[in-house]
Amino acid sequence: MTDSPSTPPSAPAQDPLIALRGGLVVSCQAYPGEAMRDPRTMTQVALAAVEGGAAGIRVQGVADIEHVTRAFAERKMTVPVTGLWKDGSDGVFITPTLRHAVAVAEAGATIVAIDGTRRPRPDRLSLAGTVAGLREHTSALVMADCGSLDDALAAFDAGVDVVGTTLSGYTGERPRTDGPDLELLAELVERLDLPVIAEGRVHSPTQARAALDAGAWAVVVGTAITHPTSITGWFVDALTH
Ligand SMILES: CC(=O)N[C@H](C=O)[C@@H](O)[C@H](O)[C@H](O)COP(=O)(O)O
Repeated sequence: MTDSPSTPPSAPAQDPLIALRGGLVVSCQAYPGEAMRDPRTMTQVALAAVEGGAAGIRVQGVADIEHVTRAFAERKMTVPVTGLWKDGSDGVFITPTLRHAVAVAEAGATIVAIDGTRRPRPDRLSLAGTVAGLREHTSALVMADCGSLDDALAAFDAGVDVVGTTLSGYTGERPRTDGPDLELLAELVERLDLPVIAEGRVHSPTQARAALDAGAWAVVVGTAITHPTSITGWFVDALTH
């Protein structure tokens, strides 16, 4: 979607997307067994990211979503929260079923991020059925985490509100680029009349800028801001190789 930033909001439901436009979304996630895997810790990380200028936060798991959204509400902060629920780590694992998606919305997410690939979902619902089911239960927006152009085209047809390049390099359809998949991003921006969010392997401010210049509606950065174990590893590697 390439229309000018002065385009007025078309409907109240789109307001969170307007708030994110041109901005940075910081993904605050710790993985099972990690030291920082605690809703209070992730909430502190999220608050710190907002202090640094994040326009939005992405957070995983019902407990973390509840904790972060409560902290924002207590502080009267209207920062859109994109929520997801990772169940497993193989195949369709990002908010894989309607049940997961409804739980994420009920936990307080403004935008529910779900697997937006064409792979069969564990509950056998189609993506369109999942989106329709979610809309029956909540007013949350739906983000499709996609791994290819064909995924994103199908997600558009399924009625999602926004697509992300989140799964590029993780589903076998696209190479795992060193840095964001700017080629896919540009293709999605060109082909879809929908906001496209750049997500996945954005590891530097220069790469984030390049994603915005390629037409991204917003840029999500996770690991490079909020995952000290990985960042430490990058430095250690540089010192030992
Ligand atoms: C593929 C997958 O499971 N992606 C997840 C989606 O929520 C997260 O593990 C990523 O950290 C997130 O997408 C942000 O990406 P990066 O951490 O590369 O900035």
